[in-house]
Amino acid sequence: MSTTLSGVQARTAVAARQLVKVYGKGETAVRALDGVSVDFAAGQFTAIMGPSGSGKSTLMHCLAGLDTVDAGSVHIGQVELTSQSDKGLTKLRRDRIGFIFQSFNLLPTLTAEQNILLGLQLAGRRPDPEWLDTVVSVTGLAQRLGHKPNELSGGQQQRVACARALVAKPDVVFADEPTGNLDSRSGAEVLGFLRTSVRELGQTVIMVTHDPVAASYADRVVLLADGRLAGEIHQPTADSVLAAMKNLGA
Ligand SMILES: Nc1ncnc2c1ncn2[C@@H]1O[C@H](COP(=O)(O)OP(=O)(O)OP(=O)(O)O)[C@@H](O)[C@H]1O
Repeated sequence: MSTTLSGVQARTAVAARQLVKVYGKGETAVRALDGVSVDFAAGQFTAIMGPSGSGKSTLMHCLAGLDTVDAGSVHIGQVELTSQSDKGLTKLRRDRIGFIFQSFNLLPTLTAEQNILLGLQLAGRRPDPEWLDTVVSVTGLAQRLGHKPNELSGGQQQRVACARALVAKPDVVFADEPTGNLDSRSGAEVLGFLRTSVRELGQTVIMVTHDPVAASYADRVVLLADGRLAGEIHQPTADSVLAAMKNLGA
């Protein structure tokens, strides 16, 4: 199944304009984001990279409505985030955004299947059985659905978290260092799955990573330095990302 038609790819899933985020006040204030404008195309896998402290996590949190901005705007589809109430933001995150974190964040007492479906249940939505089958089969979890997180490897737990993020058909999945706690083989599996979700299921994925190899799975790398955009790489390789990071002094 291929839904990544060129028309879909041209659509903008997430757009940030002139984002400013300042932590603290007065002499100790830090401009974590200093006028960032960037678009993320639908049906694309984008990695956000940059030296430590360059603003990657801050940008992701502001794009996902997990943190407020001091100036600028963020659109997810047609919805402008910064004008939303707390209630509106909670609903938007629940209905339109999927999250994958470094530390899988699964509930230990629930099975893999229950973890995958929990968000939908809390939202009072029924899973689409066909889509659930697709997500379970693409993540390779069919034989593991009845297992609790402590009966699964780290890679399998992160694949459960990926399935949980995808099952609600979100407009965009934000992944924050998704391979940070995994060995390289499990990390490659999770990255391979994220790439498949983009290429074959038409998902939009935005990932923060430190790792040039992880970034090479993306269609595009957006580089940050000192809270500003510092370039981008299309069809990145680990070598081209490493060279760009070295140029930024990372
Ligand atoms: N809650 C906070 N309070 C004060 N300063 C903060 C806060 N969060 C981040 N910062 C500062 O904002 C800047 C950007 O931080 P951010 O975590 O976004 O960078 P990063 O690129 O994700 O870094 P890393 O790669 O080390 O995770 C840094 O100078 C950081 O110290």
